[in-house]
Amino acid sequence: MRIVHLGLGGFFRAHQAWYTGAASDDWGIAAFTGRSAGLAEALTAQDGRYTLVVRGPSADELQVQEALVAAHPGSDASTWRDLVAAPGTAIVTLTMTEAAYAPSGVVADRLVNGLAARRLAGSGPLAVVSCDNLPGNGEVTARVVRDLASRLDPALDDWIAGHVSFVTTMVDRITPRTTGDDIRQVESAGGWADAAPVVTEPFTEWVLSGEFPVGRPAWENAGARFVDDVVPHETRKLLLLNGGHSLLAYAGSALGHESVADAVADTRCRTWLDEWWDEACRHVPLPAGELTAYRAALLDRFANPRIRHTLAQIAADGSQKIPIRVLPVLRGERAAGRMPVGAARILAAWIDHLRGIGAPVADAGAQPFADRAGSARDVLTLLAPDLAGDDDLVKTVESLLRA
Ligand SMILES: NC(=O)c1ccc[n+]([C@@H]2O[C@H](COP(=O)([O-])OP(=O)(O)OC[C@H]3O[C@@H](n4cnc5c(N)ncnc54)[C@H](O)[C@@H]3O)[C@@H](O)[C@H]2O)c1
Ligand SMILES: O=P(O)(O)OC[C@@H](O)[C@@H](O)[C@H](O)[C@H](O)CO
Repeated sequence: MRIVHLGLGGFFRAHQAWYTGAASDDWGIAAFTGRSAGLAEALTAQDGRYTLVVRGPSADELQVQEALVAAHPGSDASTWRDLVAAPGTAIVTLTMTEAAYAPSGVVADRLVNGLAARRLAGSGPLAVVSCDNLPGNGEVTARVVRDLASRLDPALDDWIAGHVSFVTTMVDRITPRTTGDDIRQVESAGGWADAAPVVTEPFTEWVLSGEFPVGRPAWENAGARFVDDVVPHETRKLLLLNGGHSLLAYAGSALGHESVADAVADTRCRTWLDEWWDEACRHVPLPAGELTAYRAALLDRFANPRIRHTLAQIAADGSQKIPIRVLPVLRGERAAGRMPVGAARILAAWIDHLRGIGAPVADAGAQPFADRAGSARDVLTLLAPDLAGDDDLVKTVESLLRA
């Protein structure tokens, strides 16, 4: 075992664990859940094996994954410290959701704990690889970890500066939450009672930038790309895919749709997606031809009728996602003197959602926005104070509200 992972959700098992298994150079992963013990127990009972259902538009391919060699509950802090401190550990990877990167939040807390143990053990350098949907996820991780470490123990912060490489990544593979139906289908098609299968799409992408001071799996054998600058790839993915998802999650659920595939089958949602993508593409530093091809492929991915990605799952934590997925386009377009109706529509649909329309609100950061949801200007004042005095923008957002 040379990789320790935090956040044993479906995405990690469909993405980083799949790349590690497909690299086939014998790196094992010990993974920790966020909090719960149930998934760790279920995976331990199956020796870390689970079925990855790669679900295409017309057929499934079942692949039993074996890169996970141990699964632990997130509450097991002493095993976490021991494994991060182990001399053989070379990499710590993370999929903990955007909200977990708050200052002094769970990512900072767990990493500072583990890295303090590693320093005490004298186990030397390692790489930390965030695989969450955040722009500059390596830099964000470094910032929250070093802020906390410097407050607790400046000597630890110095050690981190000299020993820990924070790698930045763009990650992509649409992976809905596993359902009871998925478990039953895998049991009948796969021939074993897998308690923890994961369903994912055929498409996968991983772009990384940064140093691995004590090595890494040959993830490139499975298609990962190592680049000097992740920003163009990450901007493309966060604005077009994740921004498109947020549009459908709020505006599509308000029309009564339940999944991404249902929403993109509705011509109104398709028109709104195109409107958003036209605006967003102006802020992605990649050739136009590449973006046109990406949009076409994305529409096919969204339309896959056999992937049931619920709009309610995507709608969660909007207060963390809207600033990342929508504000860069709103700001860029207004600075260029244009009115971005597509971006304003996402904002209006999110305000409607906060008012109780469409997918239910599941967001620990929503309350201050919900308290102001009666007025588009008040929401903007909290979300993006620099845009709150923009009367034309406020009027446009108000004109797009349903309630
Ligand atoms: N699912 C996808 O399609 C996908 C694709 C690309 C990137 N991602 C990234 O991966 C993340 C995880 O996705 P997932 O589908 O595996 O979600 P998930 O809900 O299945 O897993 C998230 C993990 O983080 C833990 N966690 C979150 N907040 C926590 C907290 N405050 N304290 C303790 N534990 C906490 C959860 O317990 C869980 O183990 C996403 O938020 C996103 O940033 C997901
Ligand atoms: O996973 P989240 O909560 O950051 O966002 C929900 C979806 O937009 C996201 O999971 C996408 O499916 C994923 O980023 C595709 O690679």
